[in-house]
Amino acid sequence: MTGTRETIAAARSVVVKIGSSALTSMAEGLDVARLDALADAIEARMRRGSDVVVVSSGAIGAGMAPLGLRRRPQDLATKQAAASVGQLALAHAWGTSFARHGRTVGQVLLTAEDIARRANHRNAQRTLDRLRSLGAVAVVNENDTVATTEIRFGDNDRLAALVAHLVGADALVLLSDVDGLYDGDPRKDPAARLIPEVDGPEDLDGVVAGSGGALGTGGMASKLSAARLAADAGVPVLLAAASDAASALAGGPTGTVFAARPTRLSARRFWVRHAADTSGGLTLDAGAVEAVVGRRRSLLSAGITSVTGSFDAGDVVSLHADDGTPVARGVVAYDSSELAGMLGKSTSDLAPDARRPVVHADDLVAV
Ligand SMILES: Nc1ncnc2c1ncn2[C@@H]1O[C@H](COP(=O)(O)OP(=O)(O)O)[C@@H](O)[C@H]1O
Ligand SMILES: N[C@@H](CCC(=O)OP(=O)(O)O)C(=O)O
Repeated sequence: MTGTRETIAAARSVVVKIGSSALTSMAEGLDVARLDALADAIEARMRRGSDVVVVSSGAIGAGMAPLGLRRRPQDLATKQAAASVGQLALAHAWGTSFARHGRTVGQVLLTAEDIARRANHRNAQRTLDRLRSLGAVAVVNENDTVATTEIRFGDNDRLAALVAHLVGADALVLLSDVDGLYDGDPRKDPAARLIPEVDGPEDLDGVVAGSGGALGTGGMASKLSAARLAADAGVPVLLAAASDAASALAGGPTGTVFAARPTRLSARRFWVRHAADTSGGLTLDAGAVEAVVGRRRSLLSAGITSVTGSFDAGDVVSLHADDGTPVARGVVAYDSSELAGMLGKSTSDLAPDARRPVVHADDLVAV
């Protein structure tokens, strides 16, 4: 059996995500020398026959100095202003770096909605695919200036994992200012030890995933959840230092690798679990939680105690236990207004046209 490292080294299609901390510094802003070194490593991988999509953070970090901001902004409006200034510089810098190799760059800015809505999703897919077939490298970032708090991806590790799914990548490489996953934050605990390989959740027992640096967004926790998301999509992940990019992209023994799930979620279940917007929620009694999560059964109206939000048949809703804990997501078969009159009723008490499950087992994924 081929190991995770070998699979990543041989991957035909690779998404490479580079964190703000690896591209920008508080004092200098965008670090062009680091960008050049990264473009060289990516170009070398492309010349060896791989397609690469770049997900680049750093817009906010690159926009701070030109706007006279000394600390990473905390409020949305200032972050967006910094991103609008910084994204221009970032895209230009990537263009200049890759131009040294005669490689053309295309900028792709995405919002969470673009991934959550199937029509937009296909558009983004086509653009990325066409850029690839034309030999250009796509540089993706979140469209920070239009994203509001509610509809943000939240962090670019998650965006990169969703893009890896979108383009059907065979590997995701996360490049940061840290050279892998440690059992504790190495900035705070000098005795923390590097974990070279994560094969499943048991390898994460006792690992403390801390916050990020002054420029980064989600810290290690967001990298771990992105690795889980990629694993569900069947994509193995390598987390390595951006300063080791040449070795990481050439299959060197660096960083931490995360194995993919042996059987990937179907595209539909992946979308329900990770990408779709939820329009409302259903609260389940304990028996229904056990049936849908424990025994993978369809959800019937008898086990639903309340409905929140307003949704239409076909929307994705979130399913909660009675203490509010989210337990699953699924595609609902009824409008919220229809469901109100069905709660707690067993199937035989319902009108013949309301006897199909509220969420069919095929459309339901535990979270
Ligand atoms: N268990 C851990 N292992 C490795 N790094 C960790 C851990 N916990 C916290 N970190 C911190 O996470 C930081 C990387 O996250 P972040 O700053 O968000 O990077 P990026 O800008 O690349 O997304 C590292 O600088 C590191 O100090
Ligand atoms: N879209 C933001 C990046 C957000 C983000 O997730 O940053 P990071 O944790 O450094 O990958 C920007 O370009 O500044």
